[in-house]
Amino acid sequence: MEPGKLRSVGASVAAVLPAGGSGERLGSATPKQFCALLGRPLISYTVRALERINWISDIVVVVSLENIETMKSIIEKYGHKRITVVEGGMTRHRSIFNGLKIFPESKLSSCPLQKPEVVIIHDAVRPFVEEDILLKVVLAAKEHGAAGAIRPLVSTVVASSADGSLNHSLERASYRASEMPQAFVFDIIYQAYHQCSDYDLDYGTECLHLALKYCKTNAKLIEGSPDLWKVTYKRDLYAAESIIKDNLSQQVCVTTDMKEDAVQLGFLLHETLKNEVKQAKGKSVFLCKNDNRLQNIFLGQCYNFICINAKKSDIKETQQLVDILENARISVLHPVVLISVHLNVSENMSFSSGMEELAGIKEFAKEVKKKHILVYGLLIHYNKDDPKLQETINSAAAIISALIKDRNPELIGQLLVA
Ligand SMILES: Nc1ccn([C@@H]2O[C@H](COP(=O)(O)OP(=O)(O)OP(=O)(O)O)[C@@H](O)[C@H]2O)c(=O)n1
Ligand SMILES: O=C(CO)[C@H](O)[C@H](O)COP(=O)(O)O
Repeated sequence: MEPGKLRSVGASVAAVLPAGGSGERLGSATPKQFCALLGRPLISYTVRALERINWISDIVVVVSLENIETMKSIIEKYGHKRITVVEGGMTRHRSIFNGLKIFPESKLSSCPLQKPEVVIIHDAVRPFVEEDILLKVVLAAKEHGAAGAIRPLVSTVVASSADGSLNHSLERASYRASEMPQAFVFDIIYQAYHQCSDYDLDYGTECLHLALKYCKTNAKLIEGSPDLWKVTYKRDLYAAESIIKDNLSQQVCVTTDMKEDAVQLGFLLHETLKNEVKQAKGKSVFLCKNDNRLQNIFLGQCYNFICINAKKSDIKETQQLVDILENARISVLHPVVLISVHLNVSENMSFSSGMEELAGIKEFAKEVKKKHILVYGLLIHYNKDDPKLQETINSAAAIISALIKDRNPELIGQLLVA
């Protein structure tokens, strides 16, 4: 975040993430916030989305008593920072209230949380929240006392009569769906929760409504993006996983050693991939070994690497890249895809000629999978004078794209042939 933006928040901000539900509508034994997306619990994605914003000082995660230890182990495993875990209540409103109470109550504890001027409330099951909308709701809350993200209605809202027939319908264009995040001047929402009835706490679904009813605060409504939707049903988990895979496949880094053939092939692959990822608004980067820009690539959150090994039977380059990736710890949050490309410069392109590498790569891939790095082998027949070279490169780029988009852990160690 640019310093200008930090200054423009101009208030202390904390966040409360209600995560104490059981996910009945999703119908899994595991509450949806703990369901794995690419091997990592959904809640960890949401926590990360807030934690990376440096103007949010504390993040309070509210979970049910039986999940407190699970949450603590997630924090430990994924290295989350600035998190306080609080026990939830029977309903979402009761969980949020518990989360808010920790600020004034923690004064008595050994490491008290500073009561913020503005508090963000955001469902733990909406993992794709961006800094832009958080900033908008926080600034609007500072000005109006409360603010929340909204979306156009997908379907018309109708009211039914006691006999199940249509009573009336609402004019869709005049209504909006209330989504999250929402933000409040802390004292307003805290007072609203203190004053509201048990009925509100047990049956209410809208924090903005509490601020209006009990503190006469008319929240500012802000149009949010479609990605703010709440994971509610099983199909939402599949959709969330697809979005994550799509985001992860936006950047590809092609690295090669200094041998002429490897550099040429690397460059051709990079050019071809560049066109593919550009269509998906992504980018491809081409680096020779030891290029010190590699570190920037990691900081830029690249999770896909193509490593060109000059020799057909040699995985030395790939091994070195695995070591670098491991040291940079980039696979802690997301699985990294590493495609080990091997040049076949001989005319003999029979299937058996690739087989001897299969065993080696398979064992190696099994080992590094434990580090969350998914290695796949790709054999490319390379002859720079071959008139069909571009065809081969296109086929290799298509295989690479499919492996990156799919991130299938079952296919690691396979040696594919382009
Ligand atoms: N007692 C509760 C109930 C819900 N939530 C949280 O509120 C958010 C939004 O609620 P919802 O989607 O309704 O979650 P669940 O209650 O878990 O789902 P369901 O209604 O299908 O059981 C979720 O992050 C959920 O964990 C909470 O903190 N405490
Ligand atoms: O969108 C919201 C706030 O306006 C809430 O996420 C939503 O209302 C939660 O309700 P429920 O737990 O019944 O799904």
